[in-house]
Amino acid sequence: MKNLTSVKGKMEITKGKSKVHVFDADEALSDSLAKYTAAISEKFVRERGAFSVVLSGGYLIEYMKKLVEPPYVDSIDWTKWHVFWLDERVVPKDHADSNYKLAYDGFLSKVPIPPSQVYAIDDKLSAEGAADAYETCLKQAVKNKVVDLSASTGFPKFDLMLVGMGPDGHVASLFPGHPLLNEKERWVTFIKDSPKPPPQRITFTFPVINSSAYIALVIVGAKEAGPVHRALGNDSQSSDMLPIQMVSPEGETTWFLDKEAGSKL
Ligand SMILES: O=C1O[C@H](COP(=O)(O)O)[C@@H](O)[C@H](O)[C@H]1O
Repeated sequence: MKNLTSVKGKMEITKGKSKVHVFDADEALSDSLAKYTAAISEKFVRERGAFSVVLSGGYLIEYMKKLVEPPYVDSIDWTKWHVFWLDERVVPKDHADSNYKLAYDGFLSKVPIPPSQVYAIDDKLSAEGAADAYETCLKQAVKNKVVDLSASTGFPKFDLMLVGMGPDGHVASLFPGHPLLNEKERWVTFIKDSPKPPPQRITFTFPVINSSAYIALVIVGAKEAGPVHRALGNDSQSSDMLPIQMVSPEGETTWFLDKEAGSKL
């Protein structure tokens, strides 16, 4: 591991294009994530008059809590935010498993993002139908210049993706060993046999994830330490790469880890 620095309550590591922050306290992690998100929002609003941001489900939303508190909540131009989902469960929007509901309850209901700029899936459709409809929605967002298009990959280039990880090393609804890891054409696809319930989901594909300008990986918990260590070690040659190891964007990756998730670094 290269370039290790340590300040009170936080360790910082630089590895290639990646910055890794390991926090002793959840409050510090949440505050740092809010500061980082606010700075990237400010940059894109200034440069292109819009900010396209992608949310995951899981514990990410809990760690976004400082963003809806002063000083960040008052400094961000929420009217320029366009919110998308990295993956979504094929359930009604008011269902306990819905990533939309999780984000609405913990984040969206607390900030003045115009509802027309919140791009939830159509929960009346099948998994196939919802993936097709969400891909069409992304194509329209690219056409309207809400989302950039990567000149090098031809896939949408989101300004920021906020990405969580499960203890098995999955990101989005892309699970270890699943054929969807190799999808190279689609922007959005579907899964009907998710090993983590609920089984039916839609998900962004790796070409879209890896076209992002910025990715924040927000990972907490002792069970996550093994996959984090594999991803940040020198294991990129093994044939059974974990999904987290396949996150390799055009832009910058910043890791926000708690001390348990970073315990093997
Ligand atoms: O099922 C999902 O899992 C991952 C990780 O979730 P967590 O509960 O371990 O934080 C999440 O990022 C994804 O959006 C979600 O659908």
